[in-house]
Amino acid sequence: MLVIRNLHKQYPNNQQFSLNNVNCEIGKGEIVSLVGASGGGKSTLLKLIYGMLDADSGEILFNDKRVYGPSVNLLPGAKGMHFVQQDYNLNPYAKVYDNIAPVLPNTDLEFKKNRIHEILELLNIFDLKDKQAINLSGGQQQRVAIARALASGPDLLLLDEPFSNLDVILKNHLKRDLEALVEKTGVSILMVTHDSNDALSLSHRIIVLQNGQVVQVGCPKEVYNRPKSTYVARLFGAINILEASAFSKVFNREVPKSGKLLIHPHDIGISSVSGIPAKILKTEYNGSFELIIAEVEGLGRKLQINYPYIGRFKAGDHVFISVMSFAEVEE
Ligand SMILES: Nc1ncnc2c1ncn2[C@@H]1O[C@H](COP(=O)(O)OP(=O)(O)OP(=O)(O)O)[C@@H](O)[C@H]1O
Repeated sequence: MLVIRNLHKQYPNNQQFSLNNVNCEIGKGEIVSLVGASGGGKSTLLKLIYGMLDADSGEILFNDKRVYGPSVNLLPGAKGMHFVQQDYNLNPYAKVYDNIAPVLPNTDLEFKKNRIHEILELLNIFDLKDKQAINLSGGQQQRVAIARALASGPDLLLLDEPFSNLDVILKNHLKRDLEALVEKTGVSILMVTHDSNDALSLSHRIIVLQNGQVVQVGCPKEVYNRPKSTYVARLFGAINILEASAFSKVFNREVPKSGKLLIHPHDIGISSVSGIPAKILKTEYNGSFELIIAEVEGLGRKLQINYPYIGRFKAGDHVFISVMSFAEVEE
């Protein structure tokens, strides 16, 4: 459905950044997240896919047809592709209903009305249908923009930070709705997100961009458990990166002699009876777990540990720790 081959893009007025040899594919009914540090090129890639920018070289194929930038196609957006940008691009003075209506044909007005109502219900904004967009909150405007994109029954939705303005309850609601929609209609979604939890919980695959290059593509478990580099690992929350040599010495475990090891905070256990001696420096309440910062002699780094039993240990306690699992990771 979407195929990107050897895509290059450099902004004429910016020699520091270039999108470099990007290759990827998105299949029907796939949810793919595009993640990476700020300035990595995520929005640039979405704009190229939507035909808002000209690529320097390479090609984008959508449903087997080439997508061109503004030098060929003045109006961006191939048929069947919708882009919900961060500014939502709504008509502020038009009612919610009238912001959505133009994307549907007027050939069957009854169908059109029912379709808009269905989408408004789906996104929990039916009650807002007669309000002007300008009088809505950021989160409500975001849902109107998504509703408009969904109304025409697209094959591919490009979403730039789709949950950024939603509270946790609405976000979870919309995530479940998007999943159901993908299952029901076979629409594909490519979304940019800064929230690693959203990328891990919603995506079938994750594409990681670093300085304009795709550095890893994989399913959420793969990217989380076997990140290609410390850059990728750090995108998915607090982690411990240790020198393999120090770890091997302190924990008496067989690991490669050099290089780095990744240990997730939930892969470290704490006990008051057995393990490697450690001192707790700090505890931080996090709701379902406590983040414990501990020091182990000879390790060269403090450890971050997610501990499920709130309040059992406190700063200053001498405990024992054990590492359940770790992975080699490149710098
Ligand atoms: N129109 C432009 N002209 C010149 N440089 C640009 C332009 N738009 C973006 N850039 C630069 O290109 C690089 C990639 O920007 P882009 O917006 O694609 O990154 P991003 O990964 O989406 O970042 P963020 O997560 O902060 O939104 C950045 O260095 C940015 O400053």
